[in-house]
Amino acid sequence: MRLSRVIDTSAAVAATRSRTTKVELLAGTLREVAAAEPPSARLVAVVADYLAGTLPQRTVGVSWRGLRDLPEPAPEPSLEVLEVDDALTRLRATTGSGSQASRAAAVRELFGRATQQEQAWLVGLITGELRQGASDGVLLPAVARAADVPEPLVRRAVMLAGFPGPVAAAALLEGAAALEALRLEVGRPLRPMLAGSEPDVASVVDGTREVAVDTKLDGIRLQVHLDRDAQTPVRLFTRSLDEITDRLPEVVETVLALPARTAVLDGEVIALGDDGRPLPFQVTGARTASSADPAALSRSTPVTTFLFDLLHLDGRDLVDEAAVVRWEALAGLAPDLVVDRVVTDRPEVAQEFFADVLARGHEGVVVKDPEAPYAAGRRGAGWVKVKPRRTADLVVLAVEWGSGRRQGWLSNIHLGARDAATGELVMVGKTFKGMTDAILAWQTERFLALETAREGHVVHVRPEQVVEIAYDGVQTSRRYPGGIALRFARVLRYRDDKGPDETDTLASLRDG
Ligand SMILES: Nc1ncnc2c1ncn2[C@@H]1O[C@H](COP(=O)(O)OP(=O)(O)OP(=O)(O)O)[C@@H](O)[C@H]1O
Repeated sequence: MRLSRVIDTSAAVAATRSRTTKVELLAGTLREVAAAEPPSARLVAVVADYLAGTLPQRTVGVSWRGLRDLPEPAPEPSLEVLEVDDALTRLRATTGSGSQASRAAAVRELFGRATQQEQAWLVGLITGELRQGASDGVLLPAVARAADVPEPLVRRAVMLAGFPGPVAAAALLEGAAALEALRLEVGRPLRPMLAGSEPDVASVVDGTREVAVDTKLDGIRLQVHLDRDAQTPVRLFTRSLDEITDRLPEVVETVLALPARTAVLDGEVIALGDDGRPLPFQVTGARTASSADPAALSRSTPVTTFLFDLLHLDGRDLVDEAAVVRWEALAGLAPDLVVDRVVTDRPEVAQEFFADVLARGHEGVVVKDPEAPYAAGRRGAGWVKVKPRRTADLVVLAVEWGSGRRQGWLSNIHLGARDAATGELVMVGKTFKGMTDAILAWQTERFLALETAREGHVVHVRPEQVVEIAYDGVQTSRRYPGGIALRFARVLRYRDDKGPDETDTLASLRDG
């Protein structure tokens, strides 16, 4: 299959807002690739990954900089999907051992054969900035439809396999039986279970049933695979399934001390101060982002391992067991590493625990259903997080034209707070979260009316519109002039009852 075929489908999927049409378009291309002669599981898997906007290689170690000076594009499309996949695999191989020159040559060779549209798409794919990949919400139903297998089976297989590519290949070329036969494999990351969210503890702990209330640590999610017979006995994966084993030697050591031959564990690692209180999130974040020597970092800023789930132990898969069964097994295996939790059906006990967790400097709680199996991929009622919500009133300074589904709409807004000392408005973050279609339509019109200047896709506006934002906290920032940035800002509503001089200040944000 030609790469241009995949890109065309991908563009058509991004261009329509109808979910049904998206699923049909994707299913059509998947059927087509499954019918290729001779049938190729690898081809199906790569096409499915490309439709999702992801690299089968996960990363090829080339950044924006390495893609700056591209050769003249080819006039006609000729690239085949598997050729591209081979080229990217070779490119990846040059990053470890090869020289800069051989990498540049590999980039030139591939991009010289790509049309302009293919070049742009490949840059997006390689840098992870491709905005038009199909989400699970449409890709998995499309796989189910094209293969004529039940969608829950596809979902479960993707949870266990981690990525949709190989699951699409199994579904399309071998059918339902191949999906049913798929098992958790120690050493292969699976999709992490995610939490739903509620504004307060009372909404989840209502006195009708017993739940576990877990401390929610603001660190890094870690999936731990232990297999003493493997060449690398301990492997660590992030929430997005990137392997970071080499970065956290002290975690590897902790896991090696557990009394198990094989295990798959779920948890969080976090840097704590001498007083046992969590250090700011960036300190933990820097441990996985930094390219400095991991051994030195593990001495200067060690992270502590906390565990909250056990998915496999010594040959036994536990994903389908009720949570209580998994917790008991975890308590038997690693009693000292289990995250602090209380099991209760009493709202006041849960409330008190929540208050205590916050007083100890943590982020909030995750309320867990003792009967729920480990279900990845979807945010459900099995886990519900509760965090104290902070809100602020800020001024919109500029807004960016949207892409993909938001093409033609002004989407990402730049948020400003007042610096009380100078009276100036200072940018503290951006967000495109929390916007309904109605808000998008309204703000597009509103901000075009306030437009003062344009710079690329950024429209600068008169700073008049106040917006109420919810956010999870502030972090120090070198990018923004006020030195702080909001974490996870999302729009609650536009406020016309406040003027720009009544908004939050840098100081009020800093003090929470
Ligand atoms: N005890 C815990 N149980 C489950 N998750 C926990 C716990 N402590 C911390 N976490 C973190 O909270 C996250 C659960 O929330 P969610 O599934 O919404 O992930 P998220 O989108 O990364 O959210 P957030 O940014 O709020 O952490 C997990 O990914 C994990 O990193």
